[in-house]
Amino acid sequence: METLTLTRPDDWHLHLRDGVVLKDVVHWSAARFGRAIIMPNLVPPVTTTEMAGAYRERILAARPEGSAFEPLMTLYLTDNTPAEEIERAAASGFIHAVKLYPAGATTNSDSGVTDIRRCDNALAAIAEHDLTLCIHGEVTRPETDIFDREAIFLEERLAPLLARHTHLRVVLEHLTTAAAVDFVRQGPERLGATITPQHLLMNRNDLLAGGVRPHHYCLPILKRERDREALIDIATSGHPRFFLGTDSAPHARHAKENACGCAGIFSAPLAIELYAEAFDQAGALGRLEGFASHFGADFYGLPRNGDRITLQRQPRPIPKALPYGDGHIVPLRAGEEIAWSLTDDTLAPEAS
Ligand SMILES: NC(=O)N[C@@H](CC(=O)O)C(=O)O
Ligand SMILES: [Zn+2]
Ligand SMILES: [Zn+2]
Repeated sequence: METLTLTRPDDWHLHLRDGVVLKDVVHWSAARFGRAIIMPNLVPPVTTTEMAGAYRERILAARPEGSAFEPLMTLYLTDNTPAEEIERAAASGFIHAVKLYPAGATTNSDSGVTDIRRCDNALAAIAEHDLTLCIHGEVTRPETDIFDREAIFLEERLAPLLARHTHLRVVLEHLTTAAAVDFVRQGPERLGATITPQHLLMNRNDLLAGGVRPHHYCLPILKRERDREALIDIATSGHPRFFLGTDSAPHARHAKENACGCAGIFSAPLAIELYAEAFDQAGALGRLEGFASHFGADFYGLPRNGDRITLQRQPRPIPKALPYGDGHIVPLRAGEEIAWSLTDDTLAPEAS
């Protein structure tokens, strides 16, 4: 049977949530990844170093026994984040990035930034203390077509931001368009980007063809096939500023299968396997290790992981639902198959 051994990968964009569901979510990522950048869009948002430290302790406590999975914490940027808070974050040693959500752009972004120029002091401190600014890159005007929000953000917001802060290290999160690929490729060395498995494997037909598919709904929304192709091309090209970030974003089944369903795709139970499938389809399995295990660590200035994981080309069924607190969650590919498996992976029993 064909196997593929990689330096253990890291996930540079992950939502773990909090409270009773933490232990149902963390173990999936801990089985695959060495570290993950943990998103701060909790309720209330993680706006201080103290809150991030307490959240980190809860994540560490929710790991499976013996796990060395390391949560790399982030701060949630608001209009009012003081430069001193950025200094505290940098001094903590456990906060690696600050997250910019334009207010209203996505799940739990109500406390996000209303105008990036209000954050210039905090942004200067982020650059000075060598943290990374992670960005959800979409404009939020309700009249703007949802399929255009990312591309408009690049010219209208991101280009001026990079010009104003010439030493700021930025990760444009979850790229979805050919325009974003071009923008990052042509951008400075201090600009990196993450790509999710759903945007490598699906296009906007997967949202609507044959019926509305709430479990394929995330933000930024899936785009056209030509955008997906541009993402595959860059991810498999070996370009060191494009790397893995799943954006696995758990929401309970009832919150997704709803007249107003939440945005977010839960991919953690098969995350690295999905990327292996995408790279395999492109005939580029040999490029997976750089994208998944090297480039993100290099960009963040962290050492690469010292251990390895092994995948095998062995189709595995994905359960229709998994336990999530006192309810259930529907993972990506639920009730279908994934072409690759982790050799030492054991799936939790099917919930229903
Ligand atoms: N991607 C999503 O659709 N949802 C994320 C938020 C985000 O990353 O934008 C979530 O927290 O649910
Ligand atoms: Zn986002
Ligand atoms: Zn996210």
